[in-house]
Amino acid sequence: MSQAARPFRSVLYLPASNARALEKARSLPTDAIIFDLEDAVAAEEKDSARWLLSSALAAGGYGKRTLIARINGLDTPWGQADAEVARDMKADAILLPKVSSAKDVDALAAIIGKRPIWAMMETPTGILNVVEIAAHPQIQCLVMGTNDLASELKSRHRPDREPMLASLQHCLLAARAHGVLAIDGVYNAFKDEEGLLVECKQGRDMGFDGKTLIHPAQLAPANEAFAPSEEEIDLARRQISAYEAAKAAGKAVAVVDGKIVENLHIVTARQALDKLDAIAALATE
Ligand SMILES: CC(C)(COP(=O)(O)OP(=O)(O)OC[C@H]1O[C@@H](n2cnc3c(N)ncnc32)[C@H](O)[C@@H]1OP(=O)(O)O)[C@@H](O)C(=O)NCCC(=O)NCCSC(=O)C[C@H](O)C(=O)O
Ligand SMILES: [Mg+2]
Repeated sequence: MSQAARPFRSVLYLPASNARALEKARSLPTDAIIFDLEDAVAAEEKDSARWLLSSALAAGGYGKRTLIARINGLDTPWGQADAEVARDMKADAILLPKVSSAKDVDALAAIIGKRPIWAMMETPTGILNVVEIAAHPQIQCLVMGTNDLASELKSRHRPDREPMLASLQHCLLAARAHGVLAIDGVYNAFKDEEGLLVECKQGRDMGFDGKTLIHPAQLAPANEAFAPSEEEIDLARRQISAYEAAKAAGKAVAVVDGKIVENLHIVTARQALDKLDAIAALATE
């Protein structure tokens, strides 16, 4: 499946040191998996986690889910070895944490060659430089690291995420300007389904493609929030059919439910139907 045809509603982190989680993820309804070698893995397990992950990916069994390996930063004791091993892993992309500038992406590319790169946006410098980062030819996706960012900004976690909004929107602008994916940050209270759903809907309404998650219990709310709803699909089909009828009658616009429908609305309507197809395709092995 091409990246354009893939859904990214749910992007689940799992510690690459956790053999049980590596196995469990093969059957979880997640659109993508980030296998973490960075913050979720203790220093004494960094080397073994790298090899555990390589073996799990070589063994396969993750279906059509998009698979991403998050390495340690190249300025850490583990980053270089992670990158060298990740270069040969059966992953779709390599995720670099705490990216500050396009030069950081170049440094990783010098080790891994032309492989796709995802970038964590989680430092003030990175957020300020996000335009050049998103423009890098190997960048496929920006992932918001809202925990690290809140810590560096000295801001508080609030249900409305007001302290985070400027950074989220700035990264989203850069992602859309350069045609790359944008995935929202994690919701730490993994037993609070209601709070997660509210935050998923906020991220969806802003324009994010999906949400990063930390626990299997978070998959259903994210999959629901970031999928087109039945009402959206019904409206999309009616808009397309009304617009085609209008065009056949020599008109440039149609009216559906008392609202004008122009070509740009048809683009959005087709995107909703394409997303539905991509979700259905993921479920078929
Ligand atoms: C948060 C957890 C430590 C909780 O783990 P645990 O206590 O084991 O939870 P449960 O007992 O409820 O687990 C039930 C079963 O589900 C499996 N499980 C749990 N989490 C995962 C997972 N992430 N992926 C796959 N499978 C998972 C358990 O093995 C149990 O299975 P079973 O035995 O069959 O019942 C844990 O959820 C966890 O470690 N989560 C991931 C944490 C992580 O990766 N953190 C780093 C990324 S967050 C971040 O850094 C973002 C960014 O950088 C930023 O700055 O914001
Ligand atoms: Mg982080």
